[in-house]
Amino acid sequence: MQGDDMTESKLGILCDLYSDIVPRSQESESFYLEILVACHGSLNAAVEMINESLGVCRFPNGLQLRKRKYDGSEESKGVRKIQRSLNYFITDSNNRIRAVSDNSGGKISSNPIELFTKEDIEANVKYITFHRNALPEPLADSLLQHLVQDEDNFTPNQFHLFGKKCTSNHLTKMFSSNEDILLGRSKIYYNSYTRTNVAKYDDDLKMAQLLIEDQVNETIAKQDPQPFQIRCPDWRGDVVLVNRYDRDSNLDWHSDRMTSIGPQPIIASLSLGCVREFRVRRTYPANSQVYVLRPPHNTLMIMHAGFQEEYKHCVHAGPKNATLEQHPISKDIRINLTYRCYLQTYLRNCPTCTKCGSSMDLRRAFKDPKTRGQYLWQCSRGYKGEDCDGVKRADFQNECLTVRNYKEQGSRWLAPDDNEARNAQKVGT
Ligand SMILES: O=C(O)CCC(=O)C(=O)O
Ligand SMILES: [Fe+2]
Repeated sequence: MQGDDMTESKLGILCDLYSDIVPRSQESESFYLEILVACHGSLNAAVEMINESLGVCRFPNGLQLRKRKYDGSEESKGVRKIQRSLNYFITDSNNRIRAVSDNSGGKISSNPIELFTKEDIEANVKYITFHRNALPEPLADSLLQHLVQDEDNFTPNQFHLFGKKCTSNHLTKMFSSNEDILLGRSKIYYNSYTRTNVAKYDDDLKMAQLLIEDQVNETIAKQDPQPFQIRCPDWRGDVVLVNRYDRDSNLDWHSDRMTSIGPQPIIASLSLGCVREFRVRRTYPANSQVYVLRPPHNTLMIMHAGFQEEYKHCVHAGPKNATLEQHPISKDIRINLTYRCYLQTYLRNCPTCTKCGSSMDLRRAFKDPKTRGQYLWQCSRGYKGEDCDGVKRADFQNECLTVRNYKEQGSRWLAPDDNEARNAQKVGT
């Protein structure tokens, strides 16, 4: 084959390989050409770069790829540059999901916007960082294998919706390496229920804990801390809730409860196996933009301080009978490990309701801009649909975690970009 023909055929291969994500056009072809030139004509290297950028693992027939990792090298900087440029070509042919590059002027679109790259995710969703290839590959694969095979004590979650008791359609199991929790000396309180049956970390989980703790602590050390968050190096991953989804299961919109993990919690979420849509949106206004993320196998998403206060998230229920891209180890099963750092102050000093003696849940007011930002303890019976409206203002500087008298000012936090609440409350920026 002549040089030009060879380039043409490589271009054709690239166009075909990604045609469902990047629609074929003159522009996308010339962009692939740029990538090929940057890779000195190597189809193998071009495919690796594009795979990395799009978070997919595809290869043309007969081509073997090795796994790459961002490592700060020139080559890996190239991937970042390509990520930025690729976004301009990505649209969804059914217009169901739009690429962020289509979202001119930052207006709210009624269609969810898909975010493909680390750069786009971190630029559009505040308080999230996205880390591909979080664990060494053999460890991620082994964790997935074990958790898919583990049949013991994976149970549906119980929760309440509009006062009605509901059961999740996905399964969960809690693990810990903390002796107090394993022996029941510290109670884990999750979704207003005490979580018994906490299993002990095996060697893989223990290794993952250490690596994820390092990753989270290193990441938070580089950021300006929020007022109530845990600081580096104190974030711990000694408790994990494992979520298991099959093709028919999902998780509805929610923010994680702060009751035992405190305000502005940092939650690390590791995705393994089959890729599912993880959706996020601001808690307010009601029509806030929905973004779609698709964390591939072995991706760590760190939900930083402020995320639970300002955003909701869900694992989207795809259309019935939709075909999911099968993962080589887990087929259509997705495993998610959600690490929450439980805090002794909150485990021990959680207030009880003065009206009925029940436990209380920590919440942050957000609906009314006049009171948005105030942290409150609310009677958990209310959440369960029972009749108690007990409420206390939270004060995190105080041993009891509450103000002495409801009229006193308690702890509060407004997001730096929340001008609506600042105006309503006439507070400075
Ligand atoms: O599976 C996921 O990615 C999310 C899990 C989650 O949101 C939770 O456990 O609270
Ligand atoms: Fe969650």
